[in-house]
Amino acid sequence: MAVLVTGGAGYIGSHMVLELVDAGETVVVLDDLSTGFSWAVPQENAILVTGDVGDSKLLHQLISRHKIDSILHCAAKAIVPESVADPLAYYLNNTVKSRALIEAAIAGGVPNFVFSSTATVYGNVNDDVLSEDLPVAPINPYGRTKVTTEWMLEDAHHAYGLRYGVLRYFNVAGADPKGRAGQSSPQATHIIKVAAQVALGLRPHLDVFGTDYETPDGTCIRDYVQVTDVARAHLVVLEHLRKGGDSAIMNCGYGHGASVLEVAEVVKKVSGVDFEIRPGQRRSGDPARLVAKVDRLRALGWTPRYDDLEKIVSQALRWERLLTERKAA
Ligand SMILES: NC(=O)c1ccc[n+]([C@@H]2O[C@H](COP(=O)([O-])OP(=O)(O)OC[C@H]3O[C@@H](n4cnc5c(N)ncnc54)[C@H](O)[C@@H]3O)[C@@H](O)[C@H]2O)c1
Ligand SMILES: O=c1ccn([C@@H]2O[C@H](COP(=O)(O)OP(=O)(O)O[C@H]3O[C@H](CO)[C@@H](O)[C@H](O)[C@H]3O)[C@@H](O)[C@H]2O)c(=O)[nH]1
Repeated sequence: MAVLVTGGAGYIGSHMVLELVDAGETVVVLDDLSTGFSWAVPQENAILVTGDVGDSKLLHQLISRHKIDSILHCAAKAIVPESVADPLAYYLNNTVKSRALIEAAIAGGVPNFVFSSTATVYGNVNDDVLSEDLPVAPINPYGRTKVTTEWMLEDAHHAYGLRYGVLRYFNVAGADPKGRAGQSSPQATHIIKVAAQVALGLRPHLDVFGTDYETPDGTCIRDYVQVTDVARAHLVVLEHLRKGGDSAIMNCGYGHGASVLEVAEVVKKVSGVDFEIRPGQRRSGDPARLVAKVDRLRALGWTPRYDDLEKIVSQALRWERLLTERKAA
């Protein structure tokens, strides 16, 4: 029995692989390395297959050869502004290829499927916290590609009995506390990574995308959730499904948010660097506020360990320093 992690060479996927390996699971990673890195997969403990989630033939082979009993589907293109600029690439990679994977899971008799979805599916909602019962209303193509995959899973569950867990992550941040993994993509646009790079002198200043939102300081609010806590949520959901638990959609966040300016202040405090902040225009596709209601996931036994923005920022800074040292070596 083995777990297939798609996108396991990426930021969140590589942390999922570490958690699974630490828990004694046999792990197979399928990744096309478009934004992931082969070195991010601990290949002494996990098998890395370089390939495409849309490659049905390869999927059928992997599922039967490795006796896959669970799929954690993490592979995707995941950058909101990129999805606004090139939506069809996002529908192909995130929706069409997810369909191929779901089909292969059903054909191969894989009973458990966990999907990496996103808070972006909620769109612009005024509620303080977002419940999974809210209607989905994504305001960007990326969010829509994730909703369509959620719907495919729901329909496949009713038609063919596939059991699924959907985890709607909020803003994933930080790095492995043991320093084994982190956000490594040079194209990453994530605020905590970008601010850490500014603090380390790798970028000249921090742009703030929009200061006229209807939030207390005018900047967007997000629920920043630490990446190892997110990875552990998958183990909790997997255990639930393997025990015969019901298919479900669950938020994965902490239930409280921080604004862009608050994040910048924490990065300044933790790094000890007073960098320049430049107020700018809104970025297309950004909802004002995304904060999770997390009762469902907690009810399954998920207990976060790193719910502390200073800790998250210090992990991100440490990882950024490590990447810089590696480049210099
Ligand atoms: N980072 C966040 O804050 C966040 C929040 C919510 C949801 N998510 C979701 O989490 C997942 C992982 O995101 P991430 O931040 O780790 O991004 P990432 O880009 O680091 O990881 C994605 C991985 O998937 C691989 N991949 C992409 N398309 C593929 C394909 N067709 N076939 C095989 N491999 C493919 C990439 O090479 C990469 O390794 C995504 O599904 C994303 O939508 C991320
Ligand atoms: O240099 C920067 C980068 C970001 N932001 C702002 O910071 C907030 C957070 O942005 P970012 O870190 O880019 O994350 P999101 O666009 O919220 O998207 C992330 O979080 C979503 C879940 O909420 C995931 O689905 C996405 O994959 C992931 O990229 C937004 O208001 C941005 O406008 C800035 O002001 N300056």
